[in-house]
Amino acid sequence: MSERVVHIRNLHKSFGDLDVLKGVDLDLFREENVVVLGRSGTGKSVLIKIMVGLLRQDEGIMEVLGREVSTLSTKDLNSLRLKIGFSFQNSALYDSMTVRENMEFPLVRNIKNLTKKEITHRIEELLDAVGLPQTINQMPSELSGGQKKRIGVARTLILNPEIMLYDEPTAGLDPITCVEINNLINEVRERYKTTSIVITHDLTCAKMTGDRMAVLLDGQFKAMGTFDEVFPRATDQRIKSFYDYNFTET
Ligand SMILES: Nc1ncnc2c1ncn2[C@@H]1O[C@H](COP(=O)(O)OP(=O)(O)OP(=O)(O)O)[C@@H](O)[C@H]1O
Repeated sequence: MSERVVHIRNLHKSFGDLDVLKGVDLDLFREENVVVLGRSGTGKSVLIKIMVGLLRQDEGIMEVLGREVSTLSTKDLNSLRLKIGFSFQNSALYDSMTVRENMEFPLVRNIKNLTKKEITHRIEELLDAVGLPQTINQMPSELSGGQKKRIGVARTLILNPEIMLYDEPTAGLDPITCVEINNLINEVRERYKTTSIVITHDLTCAKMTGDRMAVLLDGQFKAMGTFDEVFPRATDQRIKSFYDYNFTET
């Protein structure tokens, strides 16, 4: 069996009277892609924030790469965060910087003593990996939505993360570009041996990228399994409606 990278057990989180996470369990194994699905406000972001130590659980276990996140010192938390690449929904590129500068920024901030040549080599390698070497001197405003996402992924990969978190990677893209981004997520896994959590509302993305689906309902993962185990024959009306909304039977 492959190595367990994330171990979540009986995780609870409330805000005042609002119980958001009510006993979440999940294990994520090395080089696995798990898709987390759930309607708006079900607690997907809260779960991710606990994973990277931005929020602390009220109860339960959140172990990432063998360490309980809530007990880490600031120094250990910072080094854990470097192993987790967060690919934001809006790509989070700095508009006033070129693609090269956007990619250089996290690199020089986090890794000291790199030579100019090493920096350029790393940037070029990752732009190649996402199929956009020609954009190196362009501004984000000159790129399409799909290209921005690719650069965002390349920038996230520049620190060699072990875990990738993709937050709605296909939101706002046309169907063909969505397929390209889904392929990219799979290529990144192949090439960089990353373990990924993909948060999405898009079932095509879920089907293409996910080894397993985890559906967050009422503060817990109610359904867990491959796409075919979870969706086509779902009996829970809420899971079924997810499927029906995305795939209209013809
Ligand atoms: N720091 C906070 N303080 C109070 N309430 C919060 C806080 N963070 C999140 N919440 C609440 O927790 C619930 C879950 O929020 P969360 O952002 O995790 O939803 P989500 O599943 O990521 O939604 P979306 O798909 O819209 O991004 C919401 O009701 C939100 O208002």
